[in-house]
Amino acid sequence: MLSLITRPALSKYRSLWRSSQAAVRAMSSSGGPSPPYTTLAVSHPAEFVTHVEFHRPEKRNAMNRTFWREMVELFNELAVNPDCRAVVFSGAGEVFTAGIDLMDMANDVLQPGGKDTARKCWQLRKKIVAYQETFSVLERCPKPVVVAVHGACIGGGVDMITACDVRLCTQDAWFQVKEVDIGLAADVGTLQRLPRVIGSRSLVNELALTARKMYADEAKSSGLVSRVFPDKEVMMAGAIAMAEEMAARSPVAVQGTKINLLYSRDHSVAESLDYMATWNMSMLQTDDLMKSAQAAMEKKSPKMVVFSKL
Ligand SMILES: CC/C=C\C=C\CC(=O)SCCNC(=O)CCNC(=O)[C@H](O)C(C)(C)COP(=O)(O)OP(=O)(O)OC[C@H]1O[C@@H](n2cnc3c(N)ncnc32)[C@H](O)[C@@H]1OP(=O)(O)O
Repeated sequence: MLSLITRPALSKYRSLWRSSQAAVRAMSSSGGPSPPYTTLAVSHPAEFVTHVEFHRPEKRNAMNRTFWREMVELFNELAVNPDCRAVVFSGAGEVFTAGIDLMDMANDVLQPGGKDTARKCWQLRKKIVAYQETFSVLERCPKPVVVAVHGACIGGGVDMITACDVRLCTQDAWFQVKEVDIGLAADVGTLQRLPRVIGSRSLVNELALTARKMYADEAKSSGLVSRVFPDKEVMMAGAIAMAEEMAARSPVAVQGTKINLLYSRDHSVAESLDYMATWNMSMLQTDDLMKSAQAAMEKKSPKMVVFSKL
């Protein structure tokens, strides 16, 4: 798969990763989760880029209750933080994620409180909606989220990555819609978002109904990921470089693009054009437009333009 990126690009990615790793280390004293979070390490490898690392490597990044809660807290903050213009999400350790924490799940989802069936159902519904929110915040965050997957991405991991804007993976990555294997229909996003990510409905049905593993090459050819990297080091450098490209452009333009792409996914072309016209009747009045256009006329990179915080 080395053929996917050229050798000069490979060495550029490697050196980028080394310098960004130094930045990550400098910002994160423990190398582990960043207080107040206990499952997430947050760092700033480049200007306006936030790196969020799922950090429970000893449990293969299994999604425990703390993770489900902390994701909502963090991404609601990043959504309004003007110093964040793009996010990279990855997993620490051997694999991206082992999906839901099966030990925690037993305590939480399998024993709903409530005196009778109606009350138990009501409690359980509230919990499922709260679990869904953990990944919906990624989609609703106006800043683009680039997710970088290595090794296993199981169950809740697939729910999660389908809510991200760009999916990258390593050659050793594999993806599994595992839920039917543990006796449930996936309920936090895969069944709703995966058919909108992968063109083939037949492939989605096959993956979700059989829980078979899908490896990197098929993930690429089916459109689940847009790039495959030879290893995690190179992937992280590529992910951060991509996020830097996004973060260097007008935040009005980039965030407006994400919001309108999402809108058009769920609406007709006519509705989406109408929404777009209403959106841009205000956003075209930004200073960023003139600054960017002038830079283009002068054959300068948008990276040379300073945009006000949004
Ligand atoms: C409302 C519902 C919302 C969401 C629902 C989502 C559904 C799902 O996510 S279904 C998917 C459930 N996950 C699994 O079935 C995966 C189980 N794990 C594995 O298959 C493997 O651990 C592995 C990810 C392939 C990694 O294998 P390996 O590298 O050999 O590590 P292990 O020795 O197996 O595990 C190390 C350590 O991690 C613990 N662990 C791993 N996965 C989970 C998990 N899903 N939940 C809880 N804990 C997990 C494992 O027990 C080990 O812990 P020790 O304390 O060291 O024993």
